[in-house]
Amino acid sequence: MAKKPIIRAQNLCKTYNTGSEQYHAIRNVDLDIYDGDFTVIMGNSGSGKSTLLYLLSGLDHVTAGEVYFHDQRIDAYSEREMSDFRIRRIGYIYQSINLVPDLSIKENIALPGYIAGTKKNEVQTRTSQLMDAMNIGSQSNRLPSQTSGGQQQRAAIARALINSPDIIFADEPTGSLNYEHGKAVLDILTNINRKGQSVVMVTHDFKAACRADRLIFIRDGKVGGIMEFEKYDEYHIHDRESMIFAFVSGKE
Ligand SMILES: Nc1ncnc2c1ncn2[C@@H]1O[C@H](COP(=O)(O)OP(=O)(O)OP(=O)(O)O)[C@@H](O)[C@H]1O
Repeated sequence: MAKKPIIRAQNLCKTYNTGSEQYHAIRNVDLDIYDGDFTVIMGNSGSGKSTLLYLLSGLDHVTAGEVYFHDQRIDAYSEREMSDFRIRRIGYIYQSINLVPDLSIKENIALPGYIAGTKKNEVQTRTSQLMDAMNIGSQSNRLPSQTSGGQQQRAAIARALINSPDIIFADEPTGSLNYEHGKAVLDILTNINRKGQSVVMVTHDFKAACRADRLIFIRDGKVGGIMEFEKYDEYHIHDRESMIFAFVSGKE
């Protein structure tokens, strides 16, 4: 069956103005992100990966070009439409985790549910279910600072899932984690993707990139290459890792 785009970028550009200087971080990018895919974005430091993620998810304004979400043009949304889109349709996992320090793990996860106006009992039920799924139920009343980095990252994933978004964006979600915690986070993202959730993940890590159905390589603010895979299977991980390494090394 042909894949359908969930996000489509056309002639996308982002220019940062710093004083008198301009920096063209994203340059005329045409790109489809497919519904149900686990999409991985790789590229050298400063190539524009995070900027691209911000534009595709509506977290930042485009300088030029268009972004479509299921055929709806989101870059033309008003501020109000955009904030509604961000809270209901997308989930965003930040590299820096970004939990609210004064709220408990449970309250952090529930917060976007309340902002979306969902009934209190529904938010509470879903928060409990997500905490169980992420194996952080025992941490629910602790502050983020009283939990491990891996637990905080799993809470950040639960928070991103609370409003059942159509697509999850994750910017280096394993960047600050040790191997064991990083693998647990990747396993969670892989499992939710197998259940149909679209995932877009930026990573520098070749092992993490093996989870991809589709790998997009960004070079100097442009798409430098795209590689397609079958669904991830741990059995073939070593072959896949060397293929990705060869692909990326050839594009740098
Ligand atoms: N707010 C900003 N103002 C000015 N320049 C910026 C801003 N944000 C990013 N840039 C520049 O745009 C370019 C792309 O940045 P971006 O953060 O998207 O890269 P990246 O590929 O995600 O890098 P990394 O892998 O190091 O996180 C970089 O040269 C960066 O310095």
